Amino acid sequence: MDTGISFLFIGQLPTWLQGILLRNGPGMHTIGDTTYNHWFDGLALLHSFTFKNGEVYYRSKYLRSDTYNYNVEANRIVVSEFGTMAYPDPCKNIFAKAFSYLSHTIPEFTDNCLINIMKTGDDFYATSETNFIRKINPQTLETLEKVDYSKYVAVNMATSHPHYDSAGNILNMGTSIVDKGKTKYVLFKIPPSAPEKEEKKSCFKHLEVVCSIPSRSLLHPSYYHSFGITENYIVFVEQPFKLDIVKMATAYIRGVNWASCLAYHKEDKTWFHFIDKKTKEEVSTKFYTDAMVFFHHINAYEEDGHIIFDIIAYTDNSLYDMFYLKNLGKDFEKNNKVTSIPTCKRFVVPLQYDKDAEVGSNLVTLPSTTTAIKEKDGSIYCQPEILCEGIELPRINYDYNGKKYKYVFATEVQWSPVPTKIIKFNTQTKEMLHWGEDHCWPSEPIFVPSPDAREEDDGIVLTCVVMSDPKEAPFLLVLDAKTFKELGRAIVDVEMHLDLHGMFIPEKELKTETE
Ligand SMILES: CC1=C(/C=C/C(C)=C/C=C/C(C)=C/C=O)C(C)(C)CCC1
Ligand SMILES: [Fe+2]
Repeated sequence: MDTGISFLFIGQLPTWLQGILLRNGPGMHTIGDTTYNHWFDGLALLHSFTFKNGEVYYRSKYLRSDTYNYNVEANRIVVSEFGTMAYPDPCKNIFAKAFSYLSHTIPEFTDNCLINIMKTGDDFYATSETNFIRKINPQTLETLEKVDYSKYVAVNMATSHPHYDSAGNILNMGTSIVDKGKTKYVLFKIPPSAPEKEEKKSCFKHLEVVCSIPSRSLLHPSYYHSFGITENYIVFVEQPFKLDIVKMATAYIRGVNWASCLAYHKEDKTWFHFIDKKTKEEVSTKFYTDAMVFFHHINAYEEDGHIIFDIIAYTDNSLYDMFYLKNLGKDFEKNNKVTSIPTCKRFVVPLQYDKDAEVGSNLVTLPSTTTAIKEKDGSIYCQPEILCEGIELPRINYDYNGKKYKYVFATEVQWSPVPTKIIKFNTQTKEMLHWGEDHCWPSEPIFVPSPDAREEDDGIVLTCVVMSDPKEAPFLLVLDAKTFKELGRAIVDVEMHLDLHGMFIPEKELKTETE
């Protein structure tokens, strides 16, 4: 089978590194004479680096979504995306037919799955935040069937950042809008495989709802991009960055994009929800913090009756505005300064606290500068500790997900939307290691543990580096995760796009080729 284009690796690749680094992101922003408004609208472009016997192979392919095919066929944008409303949108016929109930006015969304990669058993999917995911072949990058979550669970959208348990089950969350008069956040579990005897095997048919959390507001559910898990709990943060359902239901006729249906209510609070995985019940205490906007959870864990969780938060929603293509023009590094720097915040929430504690007392008993103040009505107001600033696209050693951990690998974003460095941050000592070179725009760094790993950072870090100067060739960079020193790089003399998220698939997790 064709493995892609081979490139020379300069340096020393660990011999155990065998498998595929598979990444996703927006790749095509212009179709015919039409251009999307927002960077998150671009047609999904998958790319992969295959590591085989010391060699590195590169390939890339557009996701052949229905959206891609409709657009290419029409030679213009005909399907609406996050920042671009398109006319006529073939998906919207369904919308026009079903205008009778508010619950039916949420139109069919795009299947342009450009954000991340998800694994179910032996299968891989490109994901976004709508109700659709697209199966892909991780070796050839071919597009396979479309899966509609809403056929299996009542959700209108689901996150692109699912979690996995040690048995390989997927845990994900989605929002169910005005269904049977209620808007809720639904937590669901997908097993890695379907029973052997089943004819048309689909793990989605075996999807199970774990529980649902009612939205505080019927017509203004929170927007969320990720959630957290610990050994015993699911951590869901209901932020005051919200979808406006009436605006969404009328967006098409008003000629505005989906992005304009999102609003930050800075006068509101941010509510924390903790769901016990065993009982599937929510912890009844009301925990909250000040208004904020955030996208990525880093990790969460339990310690001495507390839940500790780390997220990257903002003081406004300028992140989404920054990625309008008009703001990402030629001199964007100079012209497009962020108004809110990404801040890595740690919340320490006491689940088991002294019920007789006085109003006004801090219930955090761990050594920490965070606070959780008991209020008159029994709710608890939490204030975080700032771990560091200027990082985004965080990754961890996933073997430590839900557990006490030390290391975050992330991109460094200072005063520009495009990262110029990657970092390794020790959440305990606050030490930070950097990697950066002139003209380099590195992608989300992915940690791959070595097979004989004993410590959390025994392994390597992979990142794709795009050059700000188009005359220079991009490369795949391999760093030693412990020292953050370069082990080597494969210079790939191709046009490479800036991407979002991805995963490393070890060789042993790849289906053996039968074709
Ligand atoms: C199309 C569409 C959506 C798409 C959202 C996207 C594409 C978000 C991407 C977020 C990223 C990449 C964040 C990074 O931190 C919504 C608003 C869910 C709902 C309406 C239809
Ligand atoms: Fe993300």
